[in-house]
Amino acid sequence: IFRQLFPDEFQRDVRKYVNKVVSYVYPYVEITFHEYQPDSWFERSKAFVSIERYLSTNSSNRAKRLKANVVKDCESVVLSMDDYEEVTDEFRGIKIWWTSSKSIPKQQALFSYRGKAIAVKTRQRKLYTNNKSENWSGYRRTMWSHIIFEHPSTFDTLAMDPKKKKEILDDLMMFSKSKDYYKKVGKSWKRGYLLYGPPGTGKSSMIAAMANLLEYDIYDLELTSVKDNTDLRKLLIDTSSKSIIVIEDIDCSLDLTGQRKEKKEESKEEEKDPVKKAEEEKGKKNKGSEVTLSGLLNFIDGLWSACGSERLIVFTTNFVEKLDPALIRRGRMDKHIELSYCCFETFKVLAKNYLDLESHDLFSIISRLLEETKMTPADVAENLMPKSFEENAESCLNKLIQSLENAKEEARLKAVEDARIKAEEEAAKKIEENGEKVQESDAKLGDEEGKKTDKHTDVKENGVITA
Ligand SMILES: Nc1ncnc2c1ncn2[C@@H]1O[C@H](COP(=O)(O)OP(=O)(O)OP(=O)(O)O)[C@@H](O)[C@H]1O
Ligand SMILES: [Mg+2]
Repeated sequence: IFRQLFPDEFQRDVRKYVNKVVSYVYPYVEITFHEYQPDSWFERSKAFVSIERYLSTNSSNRAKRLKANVVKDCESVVLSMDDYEEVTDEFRGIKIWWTSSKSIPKQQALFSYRGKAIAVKTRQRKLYTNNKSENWSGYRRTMWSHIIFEHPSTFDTLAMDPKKKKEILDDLMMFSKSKDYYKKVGKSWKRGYLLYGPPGTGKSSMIAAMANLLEYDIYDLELTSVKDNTDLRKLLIDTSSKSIIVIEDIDCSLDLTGQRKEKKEESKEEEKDPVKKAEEEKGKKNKGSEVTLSGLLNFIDGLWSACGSERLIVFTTNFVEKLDPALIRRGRMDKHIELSYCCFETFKVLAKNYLDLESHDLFSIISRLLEETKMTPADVAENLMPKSFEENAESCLNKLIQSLENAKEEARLKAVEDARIKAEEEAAKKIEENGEKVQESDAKLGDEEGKKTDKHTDVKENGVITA
């Protein structure tokens, strides 16, 4: 009745006043720990889980009704008190009552402007991945699922040529501060990066470092789970600003590279065997995605891509030459970054990170070997990592040298083998060519002789003697 009769503001004032009066006589402080954070519906709060673990020893002795849970990182079952049970505890002379209860979350409270600013500053960043298009309907209609993004990679731990690293760092910082500039030149505030290079050279690590540097969320887009271009657009609209949209291994994601060629070959297609054609179409359907190259191009810089701002789009690939030039032209993929095999500069960063070493006598040998051998930073890092407590920095460096020498020897043997195969192929080709020549000359000879006999027969037939 009170709520119905009096306006909200009045109720608020009364409640504030009542709370104040009560606080004079009520000596307790109440703290609530929510099991789930308001913005993450499938990850339990760390504080809640810790309290649950702490109470499992206390509550299982005293409470009558218990709840059993299997907690992440813990193999055994954790017993905790059931809802509305109460357990008393003492901590440094202070009495504590632990109760657990259920509450249905209210609609998210309206943030004040200041609250929002703080939330943005201290917010935890998220790593999103797209759900399969078919699962978008029904209960929990979400296109993206997320977890808290906690990748330790930073530009300090990223091993690459310092000059190149600085260039990328400057580029990113410039981008994040250029809101007005982008507006002035009439471009939507986004930037595309293409990271290419062999496996294990730090492409994914660089994306994590970018997100950590700029404090952006990551949307890891799995193209094969997207039904068609319309769904791709929907996903784009559902991403937030201050984010990195990543498509890893773009060359493998879909047959985006071949589609242009396919169109050209379409006219020829009619001539194809109908059974073969049907099989191919079935194969295409089984892939489950009808996203086309033009759909993807629109996703990157079509009109829709301008909704929302401050976004990076990053593609990674192991085979840059396989990609359609339209996909990676400047303006779409503004910056092309090659991550390559480990050079000495890269090694130095890894040695500092993995072994705390700035210099060592063995560095000169490693420098020479790295020039002669191709080894990825991932492999170098793996060698530098101590595998037992007995290993020290020097033994790890020696391990790396051994590995490099092995790789060098393998490369040498492979080169010898390749040369042998090539020589054999060439010899076979030559023999074939010679064989053809012999046949040709035989044929010529045969022809001439044939002509002679023909003449002869002609002569005979004509009855004229010329010899
Ligand atoms: N440049 C680098 N700096 C620091 N660590 C690196 C670097 N490159 C590789 N690593 C190490 O190797 C591991 C693999 O690297 P990463 O996943 O970034 O490679 P990638 O280029 O994304 O490979 P792929 O093409 O197979 O996806 C990382 O976890 C990291 O520890
Ligand atoms: Mg990767």
